[in-house]
Amino acid sequence: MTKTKPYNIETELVINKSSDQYNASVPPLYQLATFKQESLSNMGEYDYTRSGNPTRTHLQNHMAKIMKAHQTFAVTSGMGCLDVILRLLQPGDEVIAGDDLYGGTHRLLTYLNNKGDLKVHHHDTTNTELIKLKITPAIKMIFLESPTNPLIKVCDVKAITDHAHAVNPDCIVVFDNTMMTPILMTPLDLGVDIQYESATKYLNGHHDIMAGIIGTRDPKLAERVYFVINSTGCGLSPFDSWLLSRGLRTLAVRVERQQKNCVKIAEFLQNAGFKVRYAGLPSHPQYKLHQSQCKGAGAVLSFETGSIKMSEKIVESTDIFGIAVSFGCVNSLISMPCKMSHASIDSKTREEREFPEDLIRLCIGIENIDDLIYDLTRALLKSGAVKVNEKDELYNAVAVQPKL
Ligand SMILES: Cc1ncc(COP(=O)(O)O)c(C=O)c1O
Ligand SMILES: N[C@@H](CCSC[C@H](N)C(=O)O)C(=O)O
Repeated sequence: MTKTKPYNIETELVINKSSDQYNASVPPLYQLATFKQESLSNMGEYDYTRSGNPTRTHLQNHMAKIMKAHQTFAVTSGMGCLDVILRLLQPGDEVIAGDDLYGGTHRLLTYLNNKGDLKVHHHDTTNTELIKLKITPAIKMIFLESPTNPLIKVCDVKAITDHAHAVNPDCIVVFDNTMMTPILMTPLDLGVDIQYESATKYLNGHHDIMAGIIGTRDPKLAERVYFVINSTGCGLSPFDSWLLSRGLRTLAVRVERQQKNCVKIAEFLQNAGFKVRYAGLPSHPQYKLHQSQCKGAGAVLSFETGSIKMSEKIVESTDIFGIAVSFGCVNSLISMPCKMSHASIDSKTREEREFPEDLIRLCIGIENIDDLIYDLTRALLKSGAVKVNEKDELYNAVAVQPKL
């Protein structure tokens, strides 16, 4: 065979080629701050870890392949990515943001809006026609998430991005791909200018580091992003870059297994009579749209019980599911977004955005599916949220609350 073909992402994740002088089989860890130079007239590729470090470069080059980006940058957290991106704007610039973005994203945008640094317009990004109407030449940046965390709202990424660029070719469309990862979605292929992800979640997959990755197709934009990272000093440390490189190699198998488990749990909860938000269920209002732009629905779902007290009891009754914020790790988690990950959105705003206070979010891990369903069943029974159907104890429980 003479013709070469590009490898698929599952292979690229594992190959992780290193240009190390000793042919190290995994990327070497350059745990250092400064680099000696040959002479004043012959400076090397690296001078100082804030500006660049071989372990971080290795990770960034690997991520560029995975994200299909011209260049990627590794920084200290997902919020760090957003901070870098926001520094590309001018004082007073107008931006559009979804009305169901992650709580921390909402907090930073609101802070800058209230200080008068930016003018932030929040809109329902599931309504493509509304968003199109709101995009004017004054809009300099658009922030999208799909599916959103935790209401699992889906937006038409390509339609919004194409329209934004038609109205203003300089408008930067920013997409937070934390929920899908490049395994399930490649937003740069859909035309967005910047994709970022909290690598604290799936990319690393083990909840032992905080990290963020920013990717762009445009070399000029990449230069501007690098300038901010070097100037502010938020580049990812060598050790965390090394850990992230390690975690990344198993991304495909982790996501595949987590998603498989999640589909079963979504069906289980829906059959039990709960209102389940998961883009992998045909009952999801944007099921077809989601399928058209993603390869799967991921491993985060949320559901309502109809009662805050009952939701609290369920969350506190599980054994395998740990009560914790974050997601994307190999173990399963349970939380109430209004009290935890999204508590930074004030209750009035949550109410305006129809954010249910009783919402429970499940982040599914790689455990045995029967054990997960058993654990949930036990918690639902203990809290009184379901009754057991005698014919099939484990799966056909009947919701006590009226169907929502
Ligand atoms: C969708 C999404 N984006 C960004 C972030 C921020 O990432 P980090 O916690 O790594 O700062 C989070 C969670 O924290 C998130 O859920
Ligand atoms: N106390 C934290 C909450 C982090 S939420 C983490 C994650 N994105 C999630 O959705 O669970 C904060 O104030 O940011």
